[in-house]
Amino acid sequence: MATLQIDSLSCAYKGKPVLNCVHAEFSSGRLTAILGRNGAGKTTLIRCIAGLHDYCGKVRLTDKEKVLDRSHIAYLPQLEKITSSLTAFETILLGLTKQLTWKVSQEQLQKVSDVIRELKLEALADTPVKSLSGGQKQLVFLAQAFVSEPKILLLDEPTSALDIRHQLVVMDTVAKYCKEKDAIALFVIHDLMLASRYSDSILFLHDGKVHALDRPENVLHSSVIDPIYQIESLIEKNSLGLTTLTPIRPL
Ligand SMILES: Nc1ncnc2c1ncn2[C@@H]1O[C@H](COP(=O)(O)OP(=O)(O)OP(=O)(O)O)[C@@H](O)[C@H]1O
Repeated sequence: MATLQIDSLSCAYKGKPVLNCVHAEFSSGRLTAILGRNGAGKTTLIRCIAGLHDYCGKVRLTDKEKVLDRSHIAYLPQLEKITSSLTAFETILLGLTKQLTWKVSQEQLQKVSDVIRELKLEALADTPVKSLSGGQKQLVFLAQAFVSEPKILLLDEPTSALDIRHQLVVMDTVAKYCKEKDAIALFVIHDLMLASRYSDSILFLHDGKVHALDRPENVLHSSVIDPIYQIESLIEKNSLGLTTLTPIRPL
């Protein structure tokens, strides 16, 4: 079983603290949603875990007591402007960079084709990524994150540009991957209903700290949500047993 441990992680931008002594532990086969207000430090936290930002403290990834390096992590950044002329297929293949040599093997090409099929991207495979819509680009970069079969998936707002159907397709795919491969998935998301539906745990970042890290049913209450977001909300279960949140007014 893989474990990701974060101990006393602190981080600042130009001396301005963003994360202050964050502690958390995540285990394989589980999805954790990272929530919090704009600027709470969600992106910074997963960039620290990915090794893309300097921090104090410890980030430790182990599998069956063996320490793993960051090559086992795949990171999907927030949607950004893409100018690359590479096709969707080539872009996904880059997810295998750490394994590629001067020659691309048939097996590596097959891995790319498999993930393209899984995310139903066949029609886009030969299209330059810069010509794709925001949502299509997000799917291509998600495929790039999956293709190396990472032990840890770090996804920064993976559904932000997607229509409702694709939000479900993507989150179903992440959940299936995480359970089948016994991987750890952390996903930053603002949609509390998707977070509730797809996560095993929710981590609320607030004031630079972990405000809560618990099962969705234990944290999705107005008494937790309203002070964090400074809103008045109504949280209910619908007839399907899914949590719904109605924001009533800002406070
Ligand atoms: N490159 C940077 N230089 C200086 N400050 C930064 C930089 N990137 C982020 N920050 C600051 O760090 C804080 C946390 O930013 P971060 O992007 O991690 O927040 P977030 O919770 O992901 O926000 P959002 O929900 O809006 O995406 C913010 O106050 C932000 O202004």
